[in-house]
Amino acid sequence: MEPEEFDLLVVGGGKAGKSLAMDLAKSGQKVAMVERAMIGGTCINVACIPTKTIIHSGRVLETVRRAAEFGVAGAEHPRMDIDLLRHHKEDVVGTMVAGQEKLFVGSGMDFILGEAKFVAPKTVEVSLNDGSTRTLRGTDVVINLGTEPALPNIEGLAESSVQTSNTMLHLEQLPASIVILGGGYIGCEFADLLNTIGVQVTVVQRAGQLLPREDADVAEAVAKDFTDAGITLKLGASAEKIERADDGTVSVGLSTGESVSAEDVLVALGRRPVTHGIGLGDVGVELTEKGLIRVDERLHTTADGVWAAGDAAGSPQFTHASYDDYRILKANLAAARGEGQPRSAAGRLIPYTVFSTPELARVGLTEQQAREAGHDVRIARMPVSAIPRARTVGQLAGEWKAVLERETGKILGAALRGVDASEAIAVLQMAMIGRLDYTAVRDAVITHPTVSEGLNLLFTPAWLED
Ligand SMILES: Cc1cc2nc3c(=O)[nH]c(=O)nc-3n(C[C@H](O)[C@H](O)[C@H](O)COP(=O)(O)OP(=O)(O)OC[C@H]3O[C@@H](n4cnc5c(N)ncnc54)[C@H](O)[C@@H]3O)c2cc1C
Ligand SMILES: NC(=O)c1ccc[n+]([C@@H]2O[C@H](COP(=O)([O-])OP(=O)(O)OC[C@H]3O[C@@H](n4cnc5c(N)ncnc54)[C@H](O)[C@@H]3O)[C@@H](O)[C@H]2O)c1
Repeated sequence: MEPEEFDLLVVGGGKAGKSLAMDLAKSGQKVAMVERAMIGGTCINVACIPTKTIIHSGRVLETVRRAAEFGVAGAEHPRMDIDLLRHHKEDVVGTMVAGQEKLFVGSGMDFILGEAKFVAPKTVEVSLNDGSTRTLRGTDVVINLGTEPALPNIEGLAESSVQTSNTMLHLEQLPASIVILGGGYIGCEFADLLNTIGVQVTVVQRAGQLLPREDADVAEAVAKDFTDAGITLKLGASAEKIERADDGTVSVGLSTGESVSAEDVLVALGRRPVTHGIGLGDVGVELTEKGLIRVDERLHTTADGVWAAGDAAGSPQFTHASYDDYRILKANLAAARGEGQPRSAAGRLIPYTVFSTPELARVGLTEQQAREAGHDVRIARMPVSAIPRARTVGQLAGEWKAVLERETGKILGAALRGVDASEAIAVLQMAMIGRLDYTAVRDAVITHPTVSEGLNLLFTPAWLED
């Protein structure tokens, strides 16, 4: 069958791919985008949006529990209703998915629901959901396939019907207790949420600290938040064996010789790219040992005219990183036509937030990374209780830490742990992008009383270490 020809063929409708497809379709190019299941991609369907929706519900529950403290009477016995919670989450997701489909169609692209397989260079065969097939070729092809929960080869895991971040979103009943394997982003966010809504949580983490990319003092503070809240942590312990008994109880054997058991197990041990079995190698698109699509700094793959983006291309696993991949691809496709300058993905400043209680927001270098890179470092460190806004909202937990270059006062990075840290980090990030030194942030006039106003305080002598 002769392939249908397109200027741009996007395979997998993740953040980068869908943004590019809409843009180029609107500009008059002939664009097709193939998506096998999730309209709008992972983030909207099974990741950021549903998890942050239910995390907010957990915060609402916690606020109602503390109602009397805020002067509100009559809210004595709040509890999470799992059916209402699920419906609320589905409502938020459903509304966004419907909005996405409208945008796709409105852009003028050919939006195709089906599974793509590469059958020739720059050419895919799509098994449509109605059973028919289409063959499509792009002058340029962008692969944006994403990742799925990794289920490592742990004895008994495959037979124990464990939960993943996907299945947790469809639970019809909450377990009384759960063992979470993995103390990374997903493990920490689910541990905090489930604990807030009344599940007894044990986290098993192979590394010696939660969130191994963070400074040890920051990770220790998160661990203390967790244990103070009633979460049990098993750090430096690997899950080696899983067994589900006839009564449904699951026990997990650890490398330490201990065993932990609960009603259920959530596996949060990283994500693997969905790049196998779709013919990528046959058309010259090389994969790395981890199955990621090999790309250069411009996000070009090893096959001519084929580009890749997002998690599966090895970009940091965040939706905003994939969105930046879209910008890079847009610039590089234009540059390939002789319009404008190419862009590189190297050296990007990519912040992130762990949406636990309180939030941990990060940007730039950790203290350890800065020291390892040879910087003479100065630390600013302040308790969140020093920020007036934290008082007015009754959220005093946490600490802000910023890493400065001693000689220049340049801001190298920060770890803000506290209420609304996810918002305040963007302010600091803008200062870093604008190359402002810490005194400019200290002396800026910032609205009172806001959380970001804490940046005025953080850099005063009271909180600057020698
Ligand atoms: C539980 C959880 C919470 C998260 N929370 C956050 C957060 O708060 N903030 C944040 O920034 N990031 C978060 N992330 C990470 C974020 O979701 C990902 O980094 C982001 O979604 C990656 O998008 P992507 O562009 O790589 O592609 P994806 O959005 O993964 O899209 C890839 C698409 O390709 C499709 N596809 C795959 N194979 C084929 C095929 N053969 N044919 C056709 N289509 C195919 C898939 O169905 C999918 O829709 C979270 C992740 C998880 C799992
Ligand atoms: N708020 C956010 O931005 C957000 C939220 C969730 C997920 N994400 C993205 O999703 C990705 C995947 O998250 P994740 O939490 O699954 O992976 P992760 O890589 O962050 O954490 C997995 C953890 O599992 C541990 N581990 C590995 N094998 C183990 C074993 N056998 N026993 C015990 N522990 C073991 C590792 O030490 C590691 O810390 C992240 O890299 C992140 O980029 C982002």
